[in-house]
This record gives sequence, structure tokens and C-alpha cells, in this order.
Amino acid sequence: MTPLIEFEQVSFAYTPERQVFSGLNVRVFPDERLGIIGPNGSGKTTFLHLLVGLLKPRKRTIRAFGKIRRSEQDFYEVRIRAGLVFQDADDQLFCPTVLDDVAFGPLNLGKTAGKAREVALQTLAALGIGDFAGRITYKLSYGEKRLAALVTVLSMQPDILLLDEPTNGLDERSKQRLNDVLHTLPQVISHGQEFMQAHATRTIHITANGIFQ
Ligand SMILES: Nc1ncnc2c1ncn2[C@@H]1O[C@H](COP(=O)(O)OP(=O)(O)OP(=O)(O)O)[C@@H](O)[C@H]1O
Repeated sequence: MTPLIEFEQVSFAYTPERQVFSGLNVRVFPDERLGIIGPNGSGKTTFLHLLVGLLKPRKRTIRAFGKIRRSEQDFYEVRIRAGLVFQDADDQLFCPTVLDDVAFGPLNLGKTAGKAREVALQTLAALGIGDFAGRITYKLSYGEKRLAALVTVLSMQPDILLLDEPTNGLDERSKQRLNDVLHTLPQVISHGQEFMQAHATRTIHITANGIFQ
């Protein structure tokens, strides 16, 4: 089976003193939900950001959706097909209302205002938070913001979801909703052990030295 995403010998350092990855090889296949487990600061978020081109590795081959990705245009395409839900929802939400935020992605992909609104409302309803639509984004609680941020990504109908610690701050009911929705798409998820056991189809471990096992 061809991987959806493949890292081959990827090396990355924020500073010369702090090498996060050296010669990293990882493959993500279309039929899996890949969990990434590792201690704080080991590089889980960095891995997701490399994958969508928000960070540029020193050495790399990153293949995504059947093509080697190098240029900004390449990664623009990747970001449309691989929906990254940031660890901090404030990085994802910037519109006055939740509906504006959720409709923004579909609008940006060329849908009409009416269609974008329809998709946004449907996606909010699918996560059981249809009543969030008219709420003022900055007044949402932490957990509500995380759910809203997830919906902004789901509304773009990505081929794969990249989730950075998705259940942090969510209550049991919201976690259950998330679980129900998440079972339908290929994913890469950075998270703690417990969520992974329930959710991931394969897990890889990353150590503080930046080595995947
Ligand atoms: N912009 C940056 N500049 C310099 N160092 C950074 C930067 N961002 C992250 N780092 C460092 O890179 C390493 C990996 O960080 P990263 O956020 O990827 O870890 P993580 O595994 O996602 O951590 P956590 O579980 O705490 O979210 C850490 O040592 C971190 O301090």
C-alpha cells in the first residue's frame, strides 16, 4: 500500500545546539490512525508542523499524497488535504463568531457564502455543537474553543487529520463526541498513552533524543 505521508531521513533543528530530529523515517498509511507518544519537548508538535510545511527541515524528503513536497506551493496543497488542529485553539480561531470561523475554510476553498455556511452548520451539528454557531469566539471556554477549532478543520473535509493533543481540556461528553467523529478519517495524533490505546491503530514513540522507535 502506498503511504499517504512519508518522511525519509528528515533532520531538523531550531538552533544549532538543539537537534530535534536526525534522519527521521516515518510512514503514515491511508487505513490507519497513527499515534505519536513522547515526553514533553520531544518533538511531537514539531513533527506535525514539519509535515505541513510550517517548519522547514535542514535535510529532508517529505512525500505527501504521492508527491515529493518541497516548495511553498507544494505545502499549500498539503495543508488543504492534511488538516492540522493546533494544540492552542487561539492559533486557529480569529473570526468574531464561531460560524464565521468554521465557514472561513470552505469559503477560502472557493465555496459560495451560502454553501460555506451550510457546510459549517452541518459540521458543527455533527460534533453536537450546533448551538455554538452564533457565539462570540473569544468568549468560549478553553474546551469549547478546542472543539470549535477542530470543527474549523473538519469543515474543510481534509483527507487526513493531524491532531495535536486533541482531548486536552475536553470533558468526558466532548471526548466521546470527538471519538465518534474521529473514527472516520485517517489521522496522525500526538497524545498521551490513554487516548491512544482507545483510538490509535498504531503508535510510535519519540524519545527526548528525537529518536522514533
Ligand atoms: N520556536 C522554537 N524555537 C526554539 N526551540 C523550540 C521552538 N519550538 C519548540 N522548540 C523546542 O523543540 C523541542 C520540541 O518541541 P515540541 O513542541 O515539538 O515538543 P512536544 O513533544 O510537542 O512537547 P509537548 O508534549 O510539551 O507539547 C523542545 O525542546 C522545545 O523547547
